[in-house]
Parts: sequence; C-alpha cells; structure tokens
Amino acid sequence: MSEIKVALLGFGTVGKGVYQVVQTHQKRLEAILHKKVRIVGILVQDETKQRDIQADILLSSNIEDILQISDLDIVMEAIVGVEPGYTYIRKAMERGLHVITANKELLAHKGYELKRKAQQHGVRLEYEAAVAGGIPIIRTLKHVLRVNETIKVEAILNGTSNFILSTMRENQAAFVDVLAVAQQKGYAEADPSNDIDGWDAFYKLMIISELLFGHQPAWDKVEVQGIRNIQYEHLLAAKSLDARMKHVATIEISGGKIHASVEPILIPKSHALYAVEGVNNAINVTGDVVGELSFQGPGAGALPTASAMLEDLISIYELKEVSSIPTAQTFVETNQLQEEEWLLVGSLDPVHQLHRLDQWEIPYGLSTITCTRVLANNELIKSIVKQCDQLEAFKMKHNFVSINQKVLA
Ligand SMILES: NC(=O)C1=CN([C@@H]2O[C@H](COP(=O)(O)OP(=O)(O)OC[C@H]3O[C@@H](n4cnc5c(N)ncnc54)[C@H](OP(=O)(O)O)[C@@H]3O)[C@@H](O)[C@H]2O)C=CC1
Ligand SMILES: N[C@@H](CC=O)C(=O)O
Repeated sequence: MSEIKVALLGFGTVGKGVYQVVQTHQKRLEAILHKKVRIVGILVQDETKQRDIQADILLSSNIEDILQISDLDIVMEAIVGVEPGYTYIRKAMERGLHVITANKELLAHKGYELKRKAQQHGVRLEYEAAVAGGIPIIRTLKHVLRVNETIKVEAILNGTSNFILSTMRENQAAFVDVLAVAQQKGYAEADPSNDIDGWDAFYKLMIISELLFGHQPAWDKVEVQGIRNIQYEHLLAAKSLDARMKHVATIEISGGKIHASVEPILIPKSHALYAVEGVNNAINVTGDVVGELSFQGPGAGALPTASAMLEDLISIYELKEVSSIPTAQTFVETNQLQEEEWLLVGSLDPVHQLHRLDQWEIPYGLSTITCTRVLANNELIKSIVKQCDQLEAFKMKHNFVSINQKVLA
C-alpha cells in the first residue's frame, strides 16, 4: 500500500496528539484513504528533550533536514506564534508540500498571504484546528454554508477562558488556580497571555472574518478584552441576574456596517451560549437563508485538535478545494455607539447621571456587593469606569427583561 508521508512541525500538546491518533487510527485512515499515513519527520526546538517516538522518524531542530526528506507530502504545523511557522510554511509550499496548521496567531496575521501562496504553488492550506479546536466550523463555513450570506457570528472561541469562568463559578475557585489546571490539561498555551487577554479568541474571529467576508476589520476598531480581571464576585453578580459571564467573540453585519468585539459579556439563561461550559467552544452562525445554527464541542486539548488536523488531512485527498479567498466585501467599520444595557459591579458615584434601570445588593462573605443595571453607550461607560475606583462594567446582551433580585433603588 502506498503512503502519505507527513512531517510534524512542533511536538508539544498538539503535535503529540496528532502522533498518537495516527497510531491509534491507522487502520481507519487506511480504509478511508487507501494509503498508509506515516510520520517521517518531527521538528522541535530542543533535540535533547526525551521523546517517545519511533526510531525510524527523523527528529531535528533544523527545518532544512525535515523538508529534505524524500517524497514528503504534507507538513502539519503546530508551533506557537507567527515565527518561525510563517517562514517554515512558506518554504514547505515552495517545495510543493500541502500544509495543515493549528496556528491561529500566524493565520490571523498572514493567512491571506499564505492562501495566495498555496494557490500559486498548487498546494492546499488547511486550518480547521486553528478555530474552535475539534468543531468542524471552517469546513462547514467553507463547504457547507455556501448559499447563505452570514449576517452574524457569535461564539465562545477560547477554551481556556470558558474553562476558567465555568470552574471559578462552579467551585468558587481562584483565577490563578484554575489557570494552572488549564495549563496542565494542555488547554492554555505555555504563555497564557493570549488566552486570558482575549487575543486568542480575537485571532480566531479574524480568521472567520477573512473566510466569510474576504477581509478582516481594522484591528484597532475591534474592542478586545480578556478575563484576566474577572473575580468570583463578578460571576456572583451575573448569577443574581440569572445570567452567566462568558467570553464572547462577535462579528455582525448590519446596514453595510461591520462590527466585531471580543469581551466578557453577560448571557441570559435563554441564550444558547449560556449552557456552554468547561473547555467547550460554541459558534452561533446566523445565515440569511437558514437562520441561526449552533455548533458546540471541545475547543482545546490534544485529541480534539488532532482530530481537526487529521480530518484536514483526509479532506486534502477527498475534498476538492473551494476558493478560500472570497471576494472582499465592503463594509464600514463601527464601534457601535448606541446605548446598550450594562451591569456595573461596585460603587457608582451618585453624581453620575446615568439612566439607572435598577440597583440591588448581593451578599458576598461578610459584606455585600452593589450592582447597578444601566443604559449607556461604550464610550460613556469607559469614561465613568475610569473615574470611579473599583467599579467594573459588563455588557449585557440578548434582552434581559427582568432580574429576580430585590430592587433597592
Ligand atoms: N493546545 C491546544 O489545545 C491548541 C493549540 N493550538 C495551536 O497549536 C500550536 C501548538 O500548540 P501546543 O502544542 O499547545 O504548543 P506547545 O507549547 O505544547 O508545543 C510547541 C512545540 O513547538 C516546538 N517549537 C517551539 N519553537 C520552535 C522552533 N523555533 N522551531 C521548532 N520547533 C519549535 C516546541 O519544541 P520543544 O518540544 O523542543 O519545546 C514544541 O514541541 C499553537 O500555535 C497553538 O496556538 C491550536 C488549537 C488547540
Ligand atoms: N489555548 C487555546 C487552545 C485552542 O485553540 C484555547 O484555550 O482555546
């Protein structure tokens, strides 16, 4: 039986996951592809680390050694950051190799250019694992939802943040302790800043935007906030509204305007994202014909990511490429300045003439937390939070109609 020869670039959580599944699912891969899938080379940074790999695999820290392997077909890239992955992928394409990558930071920065380069060299660039881990959302948007124009995507795209928020709330655990667990489980990156500061979800949202609309909104027009400062008391305040705090990435088109944001927001019980817990991701896609669709599943970790990368491998041999570079649509980018509902946690200076919908207090240990529900726009809220010590503001979405607390104001 002939072989598909694969080189892994990176052998951390993801690389090891792919290696493992190629072993455990070899028979299944053969049955589908009528070829063996063989890992022939592995690129790492530190060749001296102890690794559990077959003796006939070339292990190297030099990309040239890997790319010179004879009859190599595919490289699967799972390194962190734009470089050196960018240089390595370009080199691989120039040698006529197909590329599968899990690297969202690289794709958000250089995806457009790499897609063009793949076309130029007649090779495939697949990147299912770069967005929402094991959920087959890229393939669905690219191959399955073709007639629909997407109006809105609303998604939980960072497994680490969702795991942290769910676990803190469920176990009253401290942020740093839950983050450490997310790192042990291979959800969070070795440097978790991108996860907890919102950038990981932002990169994924930009990849989706480029796929759907042919371009990304100007990055400085996108509100990006992470979960670094969320404390248990905020989750408690959300609960008092019958809501949950979720880290949500949204991209929405309305009246020729495009608006994108990545931030912790309050989601009411009635909304599909409310029940998405732990390391799961979810993507709600609204198409102009089909309406709202929801996709949910594991968003991080070795096996879900390996699953997405190996499904990519199969798709290279089984699915004809459709253009992954749609014609760019023209939209005006907006910061969405209209009034929305906000929850303010902490003491609001009484002189601030905000339109207060309710105010109430919830018990917290031996003291209480003041919560205020207000109507305001982004800019006004930002300026008030700047002036008031220890006041936190969270956007509320999806028509909160009532709260079940005693209203004090
Ligand atoms: N973890 C997850 O759940 C998911 C991760 N991703 C993405 O996949 C990629 C890999 O993530 P993950 O496996 O978690 O990362 P890890 O940090 O666990 O592994 C990174 C690997 O890259 C290797 N590496 C680092 N720098 C270089 C270099 N300069 N040259 C060659 N190899 C290098 C490391 O080598 P060495 O072993 O010698 O240190 C290591 O094997 C990232 O882009 C990440 O964002 C995508 C989806 C899910
Ligand atoms: N660190 C990422 C891994 C998957 O992309 C996350 O937590 O979602």
